[in-house]
Amino acid sequence: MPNLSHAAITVLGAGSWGTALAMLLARNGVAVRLWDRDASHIAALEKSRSNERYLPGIPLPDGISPVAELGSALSESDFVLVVVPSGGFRDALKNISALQQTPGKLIWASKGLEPGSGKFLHQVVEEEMPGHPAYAALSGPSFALEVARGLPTAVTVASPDPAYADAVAELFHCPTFRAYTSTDLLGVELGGSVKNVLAIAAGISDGLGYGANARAALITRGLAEIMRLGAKLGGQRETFMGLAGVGDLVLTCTDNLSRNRRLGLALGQGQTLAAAIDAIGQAIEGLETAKELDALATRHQVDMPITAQVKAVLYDGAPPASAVQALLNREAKAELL
Ligand SMILES: NC(=O)C1=CN([C@@H]2O[C@H](COP(=O)(O)OP(=O)(O)OC[C@H]3O[C@@H](n4cnc5c(N)ncnc54)[C@H](OP(=O)(O)O)[C@@H]3O)[C@@H](O)[C@H]2O)C=CC1
Ligand SMILES: O=C(CO)COP(=O)(O)O
Repeated sequence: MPNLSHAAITVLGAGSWGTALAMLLARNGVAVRLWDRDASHIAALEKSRSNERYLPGIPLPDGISPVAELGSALSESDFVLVVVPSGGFRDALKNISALQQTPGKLIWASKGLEPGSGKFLHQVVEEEMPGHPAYAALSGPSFALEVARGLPTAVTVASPDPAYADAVAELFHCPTFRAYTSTDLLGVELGGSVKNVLAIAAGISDGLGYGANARAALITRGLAEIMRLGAKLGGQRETFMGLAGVGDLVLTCTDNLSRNRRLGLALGQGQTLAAAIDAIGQAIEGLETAKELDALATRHQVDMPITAQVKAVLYDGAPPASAVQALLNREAKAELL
């Protein structure tokens, strides 16, 4: 294991994923300050030394210091890891910029397109922190609960700067958490964003009782949607065959730890959208991303029929069964188009 005893990192967002990554980093010997917008949540973390709201019953390692004041959380940090939902990502960067004279080394583990603008998170970074010297995204098949429990996981750390990707991967890498590196930041972000929308589709199909064949078809044709958009926007084809592509797609479409899949399941079983969102009670990135992704695909003239149907169910009142029928009734065509 690398000797990281001198590294210090600030994690913004003490939800399930921010806390799980903070636990991993602390177990690796990194000094972690964990901040959240909700000061009472931070006080509760400190008091119980666990995150009873998002990861109940799993103790926080000693190396984690919950901090309520952002300025103190950021002072003398070597790295800042942003893990708030994509809807709060831009504000998080603005808050960092307001407090840090010299931009520190940035990492994010949020997955989604910015609600409202449809931008990738690296584009938000370029707008809010122009000329930022070092940034990377962490993505891949990784449920927070399993990482918090120390179960084996593999992810991708992507940065345009390969040396920075290596440095970030070294912080996270350990025998139970393999961090691979990539320079295809756009491809990695795209895979992590689109899979959330496709997991809603898989959940809908399963909720309707359409079976394993339909699920496998949705995953495979969903991957075709990721690859078509990726080819248009400049992602590398190989990225979509890797952890941040097919890896996360399969995980999220097939396991009920996924909040996006659970949203689809509930809709397929006849629950209302509002009731399903309420019952899940955590970030469901595919909800906003479905709308932004559908608009992005239309702007770039990329055919993404599964995405379009998920958007129709979530925003246009399309009944889940009609959405699946609309996909099945499409004209026959060659598979590899
Ligand atoms: N959970 C997982 O397994 C994984 C999650 N991710 C990604 O990580 C990101 C965070 O998700 P996750 O931790 O799971 O979500 P959770 O719902 O578990 O927690 C979200 C956290 O972010 C806070 N938050 C919500 N909105 C904002 C905002 N606008 N500004 C600042 N803070 C905010 C919440 O605070 P409050 O409690 O006050 O609402 C909470 O602390 C998402 O992009 C998700 O896709 C990626 C991989 C795995
Ligand atoms: O991104 C994730 C696993 O890699 C978590 O998926 P959900 O947000 O659907 O729970």
